[in-house]
Formats: sequence, structure tokens, C-alpha cells
Amino acid sequence: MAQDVDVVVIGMGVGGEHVAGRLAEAGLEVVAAEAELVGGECPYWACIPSKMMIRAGDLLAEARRVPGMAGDTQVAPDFAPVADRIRDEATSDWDDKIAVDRYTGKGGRFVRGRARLAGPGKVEVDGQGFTARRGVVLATGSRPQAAPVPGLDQVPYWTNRDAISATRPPASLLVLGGGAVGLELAQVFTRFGSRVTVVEASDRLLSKEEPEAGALLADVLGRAGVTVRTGARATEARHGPDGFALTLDGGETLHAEQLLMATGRRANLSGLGLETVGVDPEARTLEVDEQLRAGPGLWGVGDVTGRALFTHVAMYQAEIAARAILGEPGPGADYRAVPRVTFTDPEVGGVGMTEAQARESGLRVRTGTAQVPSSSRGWIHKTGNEGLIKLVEDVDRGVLVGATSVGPAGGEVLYGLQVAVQAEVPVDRLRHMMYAYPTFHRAVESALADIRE
Ligand SMILES: Cc1cc2nc3c(=O)[nH]c(=O)nc-3n(C[C@H](O)[C@H](O)[C@H](O)COP(=O)(O)OP(=O)(O)OC[C@H]3O[C@@H](n4cnc5c(N)ncnc54)[C@H](O)[C@@H]3O)c2cc1C
Ligand SMILES: NC(=O)c1ccc[n+]([C@@H]2O[C@H](COP(=O)([O-])OP(=O)(O)OC[C@H]3O[C@@H](n4cnc5c(N)ncnc54)[C@H](O)[C@@H]3O)[C@@H](O)[C@H]2O)c1
Repeated sequence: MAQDVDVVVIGMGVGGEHVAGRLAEAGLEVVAAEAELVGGECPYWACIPSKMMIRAGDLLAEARRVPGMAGDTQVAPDFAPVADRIRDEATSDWDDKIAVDRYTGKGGRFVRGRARLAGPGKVEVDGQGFTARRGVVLATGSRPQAAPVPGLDQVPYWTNRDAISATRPPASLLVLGGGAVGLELAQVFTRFGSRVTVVEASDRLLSKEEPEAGALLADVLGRAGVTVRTGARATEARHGPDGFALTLDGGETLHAEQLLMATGRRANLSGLGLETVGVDPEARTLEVDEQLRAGPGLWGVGDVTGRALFTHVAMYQAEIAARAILGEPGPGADYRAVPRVTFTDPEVGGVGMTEAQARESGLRVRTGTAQVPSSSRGWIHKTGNEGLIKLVEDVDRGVLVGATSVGPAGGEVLYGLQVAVQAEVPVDRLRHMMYAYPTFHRAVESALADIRE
């Protein structure tokens, strides 16, 4: 017999965990179901361990920059401390006891298992039935989307999960996809000694960001020894005793010990019983309104909504959904200033629209750019100073609608630009304020001065 509760949360990644915890703390009777690990992708196979790898790779790169600047160094990379740190500190050997306890400590009830909708307000988890009085929250996240390359489904390629749990760098690595996953990991493994080739189908890296950012990164990675193949389509994938072989449309075949699939992600919606609640079971993403409602008594948060696949977006949406379920007033979701940071070196930060997106949306646009190496701080920094600021202005309103910040602290510099876009600070006012000398963010002042048609 089904048990009556207030809310059932399906999927306990960062999005689900936030809604479930918040509602349980508010005194609701919450059941949360998770098929794998509470915390989801971010703490076990994504944000946190990848940034631990990046921290280690950045240390190696900085040490290699010492000659000519501060003495001499000999760098002997060792991946073992990185793998150990991910196993012991980040993931507790991929055990979620701490996360489960954190949630149940807030008063929620936890069920391990794969959940399925069985009608409005009804959820089944491995034979247990629940009826939710207030609603059901879908927070089932996303999974890697394999590229449609013949032969790929027959070969044991790596996804982000394999790359993150690797205990040694492969001698050579083919990375399919030059987006955030592909480039962050390509740079890390290069710094630990792997010979890396990135194969990207579009004509540039980081195709969601400004072209200048992708071009700069292609240059930096190329100088570090990464082979970057943009505008390249793989036509066949094979695997044998010598490793992987990937044939490109020009007929060339690339070989490597490992192949990392980094061609995007797909929302986890199949097998969820969406048809029982009137939602198209074939949908690629879950459509939600600004209060994250997907239907009567049904909410969706995080990657499953397909809005922007970031932890901060999942948590932002989760807070709004929790408020809506509790009947608390508050603004709906606003995606005008979604910040994005790719944690390569240099970091690539972006917020709002790119120039192309702004023009496509019909705005009259002006842009301004500044090169970080030409700024005082960039010049002082010298080695490793690659970067740029690019601003996109809506001329009619005199406000920024998008900005890019590439540089040694590109993700941190982005914050001021995000405030400017979100709060619609007039460009004229941004021009007449002070920028601390000699910071990296002072290049924003030069980019503002450069704004023109
Ligand atoms: C390599 C990598 C690095 C990244 N780095 C960053 C970063 O630095 N910063 C950033 O903001 N974002 C980053 N991201 C993106 C970030 O990881 C995701 O946006 C975030 O994890 C989404 O959270 P979520 O709760 O929506 O989904 P998920 O984390 O995917 O969690 C969904 C959960 O639902 C469970 N589930 C699915 N179906 C069911 C079911 N039927 N029943 C029960 N449970 C179910 C899954 O097991 C999973 O645990 C990165 C992603 C990758 C792949
Ligand atoms: N630092 C971060 O915040 C961070 C880091 C990693 C991932 N993420 C999130 O995870 C999501 C998934 O990352 P991702 O890098 O897998 O996806 P992505 O969509 O960012 O990039 C995928 C890339 O693969 C390319 N591609 C697609 N099909 C291809 C093919 N057949 N051959 C070659 N290239 C192909 C695309 O053109 C694109 O450039 C991102 O959208 C991002 O939101 C965030």
C-alpha cells in the first residue's frame, strides 16, 4: 500500500539534495530517492574532483614557469597524490554516507533505488509506493551523450566518470569534444604527461563562448603540446590491443591509449514514467516554468531542465522550487546573467549573451575588448598571462548584456561583470568608477573605453 507523504524528490544530485533538505528542514514529510550516490555527479565525478585535478595541474604549470622568473625548478609530475586525494578527500572512495546523513539529519527520509512516476503524485521505488500530497520533484540530472560515430558503441571509451577515477594518466588520450569537459581534462592530462589530441566538430573550441576565447585557448593548448583539430568529424571508432583508433572525415586515423567522450550531456528522462503524468516521454529536456513547475504538482530542477548545465543553476532552481512548494513568495527564475566558468588555465568566464547571440536576438550591439597581457597586471604577471575581456553592450539601453573574462583569474574577474549584466548597471556609470590598480579586473576599464560599433 502506498505511503502518504508531502513531497517525493527523485534524484539526489546537488539540485535534488537542496530541495529535499530545504523542505525537510521546513518540517515537510519528504521522501528522497537516489539510484546511485547522494550528491550526484558534481562531488563524485564532476566539479569537485575535476577541480582537484586542475589545481594539481595548475601547480605543475606554475612550477614550470619559474625559470626565467624566479630561479630554477625540476618538475616531476606524479598523479598518485591527485588520485589519492580524489578517492580519500573528495569522494570517500565513492561512498555517500556523509551526504545521506546530512540529509536525514535534516529530518528527511531516504530511499536508495531507481524511482518511477506511476501517475499524478504517485512514485514507485523498487516495489515501495508513495503518494505525494504536495508534489513530486524531478531532479534526475544528465548523462554523457555519445557522439553518433560509427563503431563508437562497440568500444570501451571513457566518460567523465572514468577520467575522474583514473589512477594514472594515459600515455596518450584522444578527446572527442572541445567543450568544458574535454578542455579541462585535456589540459590536466597534458600537464601530467599524456599526449593529448582534441577533436572538435565545430570550427572552434568552446563553441558556446565568444570565438576570441576559443581561439585563445586553442593557441595556449597548442603551445603546450595539445593537438587541436577543429572542424573535424570522426567517421569511425575502433579499439584493439594497441588502443583506440579514430578516423576523421579527411581519411586520417588518430591513435591513442584512451578515448574520452566529451560531446555533451543528455537529460535523464527515459524510463521515468513521464507518460503517467501527461509529459511527453520522448522529450529531450523537462519543460518548466519560472517557478520550476513542470505540471500540476510536478517540479523539475537541475540538468534535467536543460537550461544551463551547472551546479549553481541546479541549486538556484532548487531554491526557487522549494520556495514555490512551501508557498513562500519570491522572484521566479531569471537566466539573463547565468555565469559560466571553464576552469582551464587561463580560466574562461562568460555571462549573459555572446556578441552573436545578442545580434541574433535583434539587439543593436557594440563591443569592446582589452587584452590582459597589455594591462599593467598582465604585463607584471608575464608568463601565463594570456587573457582578454570582451563586453557586449545593448546600445539602445546602454547596458551590458554579455561579457567574457579570460585570464589567470578569469572566473573571479567575471563576478563584477555578472553584477553589471544582472543589475543592468549603465555602461556610462561603469566607465566612471574606479578599478583597483593593478588588478586583473582593471582590464575591464580598458574594454569599456574600447566599446564601439
Ligand atoms: C566533468 C564535469 C565537470 C563539471 N564541472 C562543473 C563545475 O566546475 N561547475 C559547475 O557549476 N558545474 C560543473 N559540471 C556540471 C554539474 O556537474 C551538473 O550541472 C550538476 O551535477 C547537475 O546537478 P543535478 O542535481 O541536476 O544532476 P546530477 O548531479 O546528475 O544528479 C542527478 C541524480 O539523480 C539520480 N537519478 C537519476 N534518475 C533517477 C531515478 N529514476 N531514480 C532515482 N535517482 C535517479 C542520479 O543517480 C543522480 O545522482 C560539471 C560536469 C561534468 C561532467
Ligand atoms: N567548469 C564547468 O562549469 C563545467 C565543466 C565541465 C562541464 N560542465 C557542464 O557540463 C556540460 C557538458 O560538458 P561537455 O563538455 O560534455 O559539453 P559541451 O556541450 O560543453 O561541449 C561539447 C562539445 O563537443 C562538440 N561535439 C559534439 N558532437 C561532436 C562530435 N561528434 N565530434 C566532435 N565534437 C563534437 C560540440 O561542438 C561541443 O563543443 C557543459 O555544458 C557544462 O554545462 C561545466
